[in-house]
Amino acid sequence: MLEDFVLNPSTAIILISSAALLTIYGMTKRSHLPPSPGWSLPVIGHLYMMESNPRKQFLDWGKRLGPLVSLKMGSHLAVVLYGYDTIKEAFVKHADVFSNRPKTFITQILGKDKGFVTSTNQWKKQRKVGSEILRHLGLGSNVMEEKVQEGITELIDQLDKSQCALINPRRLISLSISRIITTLVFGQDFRYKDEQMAECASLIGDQVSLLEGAAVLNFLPFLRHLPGDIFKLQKVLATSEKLEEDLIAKQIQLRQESSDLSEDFICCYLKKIRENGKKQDSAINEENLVMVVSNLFAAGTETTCTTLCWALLYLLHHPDVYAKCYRDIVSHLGTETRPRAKDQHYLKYISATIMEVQRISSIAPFSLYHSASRDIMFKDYLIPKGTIIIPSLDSVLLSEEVWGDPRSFRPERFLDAAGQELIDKEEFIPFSIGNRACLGKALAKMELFLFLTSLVQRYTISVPQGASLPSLKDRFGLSCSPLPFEICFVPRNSSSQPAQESS
Ligand code: HEM
Repeated sequence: MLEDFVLNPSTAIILISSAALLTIYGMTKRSHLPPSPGWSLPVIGHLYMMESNPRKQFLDWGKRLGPLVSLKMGSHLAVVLYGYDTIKEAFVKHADVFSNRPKTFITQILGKDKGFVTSTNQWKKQRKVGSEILRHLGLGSNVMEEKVQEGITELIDQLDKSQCALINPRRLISLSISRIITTLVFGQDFRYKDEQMAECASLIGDQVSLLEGAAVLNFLPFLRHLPGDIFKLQKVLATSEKLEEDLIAKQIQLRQESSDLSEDFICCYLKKIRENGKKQDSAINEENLVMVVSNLFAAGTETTCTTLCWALLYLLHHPDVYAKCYRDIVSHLGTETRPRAKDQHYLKYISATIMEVQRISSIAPFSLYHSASRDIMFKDYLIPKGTIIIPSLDSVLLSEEVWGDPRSFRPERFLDAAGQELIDKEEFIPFSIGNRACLGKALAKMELFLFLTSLVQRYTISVPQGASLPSLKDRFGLSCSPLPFEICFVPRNSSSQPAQESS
């Protein structure tokens, strides 16, 4: 028996060399970065491989190499996270490591490394104070609902004025949504100053679209020295200065000169500055306030507006869903009663439709970048300190394993068999997860519900007879929006017909 356990020399050699190979393999794997999709070139890294709309390409890389893929983006190392379990493990289980934002050219130059989106640890204080103020101002509550209802009234006024003509709804929706956020930040009085409000809305829009053009400078900052303003950096800087200095800073100054600190975001933040006044190193200061407000504008306007545009487009393509949404509204509210936020409890079909729009349009496919605050071994790979972390929300929201038929628009997937209860699926993460998840989720959900319900209750939407439906293709950007499209809003009680397509 004992002989069975005594190794002969050749078995010993095989065992020892296998053990050595396994150890070496383990060490190399551990000391290795996640796999890359191809060769990294000097200076530009993998940027040469990237398509102008890289969403499909990133999904393919994830399927081939995931759940972690590393990329050299110019001088930065980035790791893409694929799948719900991976993103949750990083952002929830290892939140202490994966919650920072990266230091990039744009966040340093444009964001001045302040506000919510700072690369420093100060984000914690800004988020804590920011969420306290938003809660105090009633984010997601009745007070906030009034502001949203005002935005809807204004949009309906404008749509009625369009008299069923073919219009691109984006500008009108964007104006109404930015009014909500500016009223939240600057107070009720601001909304009466129409010119200022329109200027503010257009500055916010300009800043977001200019930022998209300048995004490449994050990875190849030396390109800013090229002659001419190819990436419109000078324009972005000028727009930001106008927004921050001429508008936000002036509003702060106005409040500082007045002893009456009433109820808007700026006043509440100024009160916090006073409370923190004695602490010299406090991150709660005016410079941060300017950037916090600027972040709220940028994050809180385009995202909601883009989602509403997708909703209209998907409903145009799926008149059966539109009809079911309308039936849901009529059977619970009728045609005259204005929808309120509390109606979300009853209007399950329209709520499921909004979730399906958010899932399929996946407007923030790469969320906002995070970064690793220290070296970490994650899923057997090394992620060095400072690595940019890109969560692929597309890999979750458009996953075949999770949804079965992710490319089909099917609100029913979020309803139980009886169509009575919403199915709350963990993998539904358009606002991301963890302690950097969207700060405005409650407001966004209320806006989406009230805007869409009000529009479906009041209008049918259509394109002129004979015209083809607008494309469902997306335009890649900070938030992925539909290509510009035009539709007619026909009031349900109207005898008017939608405009005919001009020949
Ligand atoms: C449909 C609408 C919206 C979507 C899909 C959306 C989605 C997101 C996502 C994916 C992030 C990044 C989360 C992460 O880094 O893990 C984010 C961050 C953020 N969102 Fe939203 N958002 C929406 C509306 C809003 C609104 C209305 C506001 C303002 C009231 C807002 C304020 C913010 C802020 C301030 C951040 C940065 C938080 C931080 O850095 O800690 N968002 N949002």
